[in-house]
Amino acid sequence: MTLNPDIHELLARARADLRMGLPVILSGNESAVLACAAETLSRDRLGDLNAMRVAGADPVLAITARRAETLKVRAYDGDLARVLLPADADNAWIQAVADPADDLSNPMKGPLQSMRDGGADLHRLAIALTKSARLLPAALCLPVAAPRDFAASHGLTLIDGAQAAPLLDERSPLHPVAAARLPMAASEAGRLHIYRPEDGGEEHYAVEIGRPDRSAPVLARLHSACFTGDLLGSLKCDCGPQLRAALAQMGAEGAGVLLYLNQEGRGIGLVNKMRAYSLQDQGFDTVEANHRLGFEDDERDFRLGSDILRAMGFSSVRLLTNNPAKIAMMESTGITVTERVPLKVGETAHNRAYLATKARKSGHLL
Ligand SMILES: Nc1nc2c(ncn2[C@@H]2O[C@H](COP(=O)(O)OP(=O)(O)OP(=O)(O)O)[C@@H](O)[C@H]2O)c(=O)[nH]1
Ligand SMILES: [Zn+2]
Repeated sequence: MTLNPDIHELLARARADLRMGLPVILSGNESAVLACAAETLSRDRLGDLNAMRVAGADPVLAITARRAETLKVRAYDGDLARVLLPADADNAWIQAVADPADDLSNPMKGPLQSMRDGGADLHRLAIALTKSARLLPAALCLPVAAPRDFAASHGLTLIDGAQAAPLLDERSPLHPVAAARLPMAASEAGRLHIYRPEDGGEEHYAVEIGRPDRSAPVLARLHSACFTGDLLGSLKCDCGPQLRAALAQMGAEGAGVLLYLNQEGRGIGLVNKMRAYSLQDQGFDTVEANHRLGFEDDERDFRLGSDILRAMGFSSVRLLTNNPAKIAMMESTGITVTERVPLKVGETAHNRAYLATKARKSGHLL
């Protein structure tokens, strides 16, 4: 019997550590690195790390190939680049490489050199952890010897890279934790169910309207959280009107299920979405802004939508969406989409270009 945390719990702990600015230790077969999220690395901690550095153990800043493209850095590792730190690199240098906010006003960050030799698996893991912590996808990585002793003596979380890597593409099982009746404007016969993942991550919600027949296709929507659109009535996107129209249609039909998935900003989190909006104010479109930050166009994992539908007893849907990726995911995870129900509401002068970009670059159906 042991009370030791398993790899899932260690990964959850590592995410929390990185968000606080604490380093984590990632160990591989032949090497190990100390990894810090670029975004939360404090001046003091960088000073401590520099003081601890041993000769030959040079730090690198791991960034995604998307960010590297903007910075004109060679990504020798395919999906990422390990940027070498100049001798005088300080916090401002690290922030400027990680964060595109000042790219236009301060374009000369380089020329930046990236590492070609050695493995990048641990750096890839570090970036994946910063992404899942909803931080900028950039990590300062410093080689360490004797990782187990190092982690123990500094009280740091130690992650075994070989155990962690296959889990990064997995999603944590979700369990229903509470549900209650919720009369709503769209329907008095509403019920809100909360699902909680095992890994300490964000909860997701299912709004059930009426008592949909489990043996027939249910009118369903996978709605990704959009604080600005859903709550503030932002005119930059169509989320708020889509949310209300979907609920209204379910109310009118007397049955349906709306999954409210906490995947703010297409999975990059609200902080990064606001960074993307700020880049959009500089003239970049929604896809370019994600790429300059180092993200893919869409970082969501829609499969958790089918996990919840299945847990609720549904196996086929009439899906309210304009996004073919949602339909493809449903089909690939064994939920039949018998019909796509278009959801075209909320076009404004402010979001016309955004919707056109989604149609042109992300394949959204018009
Ligand atoms: N990164 C980023 N996310 C955005 C932006 N505008 C809106 N979002 C997010 O995009 C998501 C919108 O998701 P959905 O409503 O599921 O829309 P969709 O993928 O277009 O699919 P359908 O509405 O089903 O057609 C929400 O998570 C928003 O927060 C943006 O400019 N950048
Ligand atoms: Zn929105």
